[in-house]
Amino acid sequence: MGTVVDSANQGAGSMPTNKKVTVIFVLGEFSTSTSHDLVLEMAPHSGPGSGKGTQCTNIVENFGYTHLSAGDLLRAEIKSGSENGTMISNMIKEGKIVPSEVTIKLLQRAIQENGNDKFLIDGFPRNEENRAAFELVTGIEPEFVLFFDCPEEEMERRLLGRNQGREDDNIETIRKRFKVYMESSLPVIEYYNSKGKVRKIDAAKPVGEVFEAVKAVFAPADEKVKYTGIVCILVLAMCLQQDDVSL
Ligand SMILES: Nc1ncnc2c1ncn2[C@@H]1O[C@H](COP(=O)(O)OP(=O)(O)OP(=O)(O)O)[C@@H](O)[C@H]1O
Ligand SMILES: O=c1ccn([C@@H]2O[C@H](COP(=O)(O)O)[C@@H](O)[C@H]2O)c(=O)[nH]1
Repeated sequence: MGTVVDSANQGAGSMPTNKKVTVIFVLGEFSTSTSHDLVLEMAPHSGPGSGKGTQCTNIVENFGYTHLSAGDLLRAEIKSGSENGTMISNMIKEGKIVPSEVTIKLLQRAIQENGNDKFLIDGFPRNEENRAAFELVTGIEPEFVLFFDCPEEEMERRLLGRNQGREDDNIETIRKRFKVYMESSLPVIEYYNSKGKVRKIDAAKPVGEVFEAVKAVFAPADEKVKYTGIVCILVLAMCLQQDDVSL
């Protein structure tokens, strides 16, 4: 599907394997007001609780992707007793962004250790530095960015009802995350929007309806992969036939 970057061709610091991967970033935070055009159009209604994780589960089941939640990887790192655990835990409690090298190392390891070649990276990149460092280190550019759009009141209701024991599912941290989003995450969305890579989804609807919209984004891309595969097979068959004739 789409952009498949051979990370082995990306020079120093790239993934130390020849693995070719397709990556889709799944992003969304929330805001209330801003002077940014893009934010007025999109971000006032997109954020934590917009259902990114829920829809990623559906995409995994239907389109064969592997879901990598940057937040989940960081939370697992805390639980593992890593030397970075306390620092990560404090950052999450404050809604702050963990240093790029820590998150990228976790994502890189998860990609390398997984047999799949198609990944949904959920909740990353969170700022321009995350984005630039990820591209530099891994040589991977996303195929597109899936962006979930949901009214703030609904997101707040969902988050406060999520009840998964997350320390940041409280109104105080949610507001801090909002501030961080406005200052840091928005430029990432703008960057990808300027490249025509943002696919906006209305996430305020029930889960099933949201997934119908998600499918509309993924199905054509899936068709493209199948079509490319069929063309390759036909070309190969024609080449083999020509070889037979010349023999
Ligand atoms: N379309 C929906 N309608 C109603 N509730 C939903 C919908 N999608 C998700 N939820 C519920 O809202 C809560 C948050 O969803 P989810 O964890 O998928 O959001 P998220 O965007 O991944 O959040 P975060 O970025 O904070 O991890 C969950 O309890 C989930 O069951
Ligand atoms: O790339 C990332 C992703 C997450 N964080 C920190 O984790 C929390 C929770 O993130 P979720 O995506 O909602 O699971 C986030 O507020 C950040 O503090 C991060 O630093 N970098």
